[in-house]
Amino acid sequence: MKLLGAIEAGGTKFVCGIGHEDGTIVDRVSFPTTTPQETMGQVLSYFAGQDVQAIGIGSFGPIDPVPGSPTYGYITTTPKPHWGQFDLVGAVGAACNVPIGFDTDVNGAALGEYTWGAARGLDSCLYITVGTGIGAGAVVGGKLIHGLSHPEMGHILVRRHPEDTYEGFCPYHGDCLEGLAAGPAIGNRWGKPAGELPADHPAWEMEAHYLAHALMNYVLILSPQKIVMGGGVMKQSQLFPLIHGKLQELLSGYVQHPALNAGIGNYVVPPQLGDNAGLSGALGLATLALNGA
Ligand SMILES: Nc1ncnc2c1ncn2[C@@H]1O[C@H](COP(=O)(O)OP(=O)(O)OP(=O)(O)O)[C@@H](O)[C@H]1O
Ligand SMILES: [Zn+2]
Repeated sequence: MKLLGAIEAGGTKFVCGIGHEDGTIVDRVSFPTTTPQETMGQVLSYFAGQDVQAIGIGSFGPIDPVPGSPTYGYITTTPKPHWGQFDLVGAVGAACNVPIGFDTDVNGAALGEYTWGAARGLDSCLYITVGTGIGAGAVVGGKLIHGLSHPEMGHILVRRHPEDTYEGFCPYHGDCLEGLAAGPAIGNRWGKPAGELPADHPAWEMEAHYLAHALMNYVLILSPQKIVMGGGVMKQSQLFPLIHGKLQELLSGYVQHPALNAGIGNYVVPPQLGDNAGLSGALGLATLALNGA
């Protein structure tokens, strides 16, 4: 079977792996995200000894995923020091002469769940990560969505919770979804890291309020057949039933589908690929590149 390379390029760490077209991962390593020189040195020496036929990269962003653009393959305006305007695809391509698939980490994760996970057998799905930031990617009609660039569904505007006085931390928009509901917002608002708040803390009702607003917008705009929610904050499994209830309340019966009624528990779900969602997604991007898609 052909060997494929996968890179999950994250703001905290780069996870690299080797796998096959059927989604199996046979090896994985991880390197901290420091400087491009140091991190890419480790990534490229990992792949140097491997006979991969294509490499898929799912990256933190914003990125330029538009083939033919002068900055195609770059991480563009990230506030992360050293990584702004970094030519990620160029760096990998200079060392490995194979087709390279490149997309956002969340489009990759959506592709992984669509191909091998929770949305297998469907035509569409949305993947949202709630971690240090919030991002979402989607497959619609069997294709990953792109446009001018890539969607930025983590920065949408949501209705404020009536009891929330926190100003929001997004450097661009203040109180966009990411500014109000990513992990650091929870920590700032309640004065304690999100992971240390008890399961019955009011933080989770407020968090579910914001996430349900986001999902309502995604349902209305994209009508995805499955919504997969991952990232560190979603480790709080009590969020799922809270989000299910609030999403139903917000939709208020307007969109009629069994998935939004009795089926809601099976409609908004955790990643079936678990912590492999990102790496599997990159493997999916490698498969697309291998097949010239
Ligand atoms: N068990 C937990 N419960 C609640 N929040 C958590 C938990 N574990 C981590 N977090 C929060 O999630 C955030 C980290 O997210 P994640 O683990 O997805 O890492 P990340 O890869 O850095 O995020 P991103 O995908 O945005 O780059 C932190 O803000 C942290 O407080
Ligand atoms: Zn924002």
